[in-house]
Amino acid sequence: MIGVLRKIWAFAGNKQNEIKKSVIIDFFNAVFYALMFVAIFVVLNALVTGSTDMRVAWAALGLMLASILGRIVTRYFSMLQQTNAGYFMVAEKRIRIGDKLKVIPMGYFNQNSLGNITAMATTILGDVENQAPRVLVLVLGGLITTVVFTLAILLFDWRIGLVVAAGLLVFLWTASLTERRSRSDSPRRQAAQEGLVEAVLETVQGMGVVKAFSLDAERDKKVDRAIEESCAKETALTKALTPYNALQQVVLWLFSVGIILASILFYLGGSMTLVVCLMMLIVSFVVFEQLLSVGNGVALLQLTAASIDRANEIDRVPVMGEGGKAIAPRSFDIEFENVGFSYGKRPVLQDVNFKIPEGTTTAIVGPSGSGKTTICNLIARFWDVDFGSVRIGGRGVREYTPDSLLSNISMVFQNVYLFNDTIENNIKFGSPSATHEQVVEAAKKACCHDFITDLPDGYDTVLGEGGATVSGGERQRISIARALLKDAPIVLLDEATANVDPENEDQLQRAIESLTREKTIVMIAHRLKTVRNADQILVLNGGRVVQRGTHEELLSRPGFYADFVDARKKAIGWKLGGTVPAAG
Ligand SMILES: Nc1ncnc2c1ncn2[C@@H]1O[C@H](COP(=O)(O)OP(=O)(O)OP(=O)(O)O)[C@@H](O)[C@H]1O
Repeated sequence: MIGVLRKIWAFAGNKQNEIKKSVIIDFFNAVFYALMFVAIFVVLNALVTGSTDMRVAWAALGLMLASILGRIVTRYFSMLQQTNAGYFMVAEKRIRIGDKLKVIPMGYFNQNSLGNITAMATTILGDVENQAPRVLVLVLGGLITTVVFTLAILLFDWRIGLVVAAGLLVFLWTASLTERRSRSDSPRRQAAQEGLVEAVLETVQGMGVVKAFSLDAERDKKVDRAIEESCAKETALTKALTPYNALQQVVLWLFSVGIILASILFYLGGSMTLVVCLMMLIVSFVVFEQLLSVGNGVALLQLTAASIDRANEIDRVPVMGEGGKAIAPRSFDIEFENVGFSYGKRPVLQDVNFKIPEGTTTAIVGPSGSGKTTICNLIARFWDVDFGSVRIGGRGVREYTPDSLLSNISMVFQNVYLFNDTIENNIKFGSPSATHEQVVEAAKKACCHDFITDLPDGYDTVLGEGGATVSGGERQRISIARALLKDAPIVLLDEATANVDPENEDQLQRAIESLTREKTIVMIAHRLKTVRNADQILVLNGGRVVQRGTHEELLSRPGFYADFVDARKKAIGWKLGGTVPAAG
């Protein structure tokens, strides 16, 4: 139990003071509670000794009022501290998780689904927010208060005090049994809750596909199963803990009965006065009340610990860029030396070597799945290589901090993610200090100014999550405007013409030209025209660079490139030099 309390305490971080205050205030709450018994004692004493008068009545009334008011005020402030501590300690953790997600390897997102991460940041941390301070105060406050009560009773009558102390010890034993039982079931309940969030999120995100394939019933079943699982685990935990809660209650009742019997026996034996005996009878009903709350707290302890463990898991994920320096590279040459890379256990790139001199254009071509996007991902250090090195300006990408590396790179990919914010802010994403005029200029160059101004709210139009309220082509053009504004010296481009209507294509090509002018460009090329104009073409197949050279050089000899171009021409009608529909 102490280990778990420590864990919650450590999680509270700089909110420990609030929790401390709450425990102290709770202690005073118990003192005010005890005042009620002083009032009862005053009345009983007057009744037994026959010295009843108005002064006694006023004194008792005053004590009662002080007790009630004191308890209301202390409870109010204690709850306030707990809520404050719970909210802020979790808010800080959420911010830390957000910061961490930006610097951990992308592999983490492969192993942990969006549902998983969402559950951690919402339900799991929500549990910690609501439970952690409450559990700490319930358990610590309850134990401290009972110990104080026990000491007070020891002063009244040491023999009854010993009975109460024995009750406390036996209760602690039952509490440790409860805790042990809840330790195994709590993580299972946690996992089921995560599964539920995951199932709901996946269904909502894939709603279009679900509808298109009439899979509503299937998905409903999956969500239903997740709900059933979560419900089953919750019920299992409650069922598992119920006998232990009952045992705690029985133990405390037995000791209460023990106090009553002992008090009566001592009174009948003449070793206890009537007033003390009557007091002990009353006390026997309430002395263990706080311990019942401790019992509830103990059942929640492991649940809270499981939530904290889950939330802390992310702290153990190694970050990228630790030890990196803010480097301003001397040049923007890009170099791959003996690079080998796998996604998990799946090898994707092997022995990749190439050099891209600053200010040149390199086109990467190759069949689907050959590793073209992966090369771009490694330049931006979204992933770390397994072997060899990736260098920019002669320095390994690992030497840079992620910020200083990415400040040199603009990316325009086919899968564009736009944020649930205004178009203006989405374009300003990489350059927050840009003026409205600069945003408009970039939008014009990227051929999106006209469609933006056609929208009722223009640049203030909120795009919806992922950019859901604009078309694929519009999303791409906004992302080009974003890259134009950032004006980074290296541009990684997944030739973004697939979603553009022919009317805009020439303009967009010009936009891409102005984006890429005098830059170091790595382009996943789909159009032969682009490939032909590149300074260097890398032909990838099965994760290896199988050919390298200019268009003319590669076409002049038989090989993969010549076959590839031929096959593509036949398949989708590429025309040398023409403006042709883009190939995926
Ligand atoms: N995040 C990932 N996790 C695991 N495997 C991945 C991941 N991304 C890509 N892969 C796999 O790595 C291989 C190379 O993928 P990559 O996206 O680099 O290919 P590509 O040449 O760009 O393909 P395409 O032309 O279809 O976009 C593929 O087999 C792909 O399935």
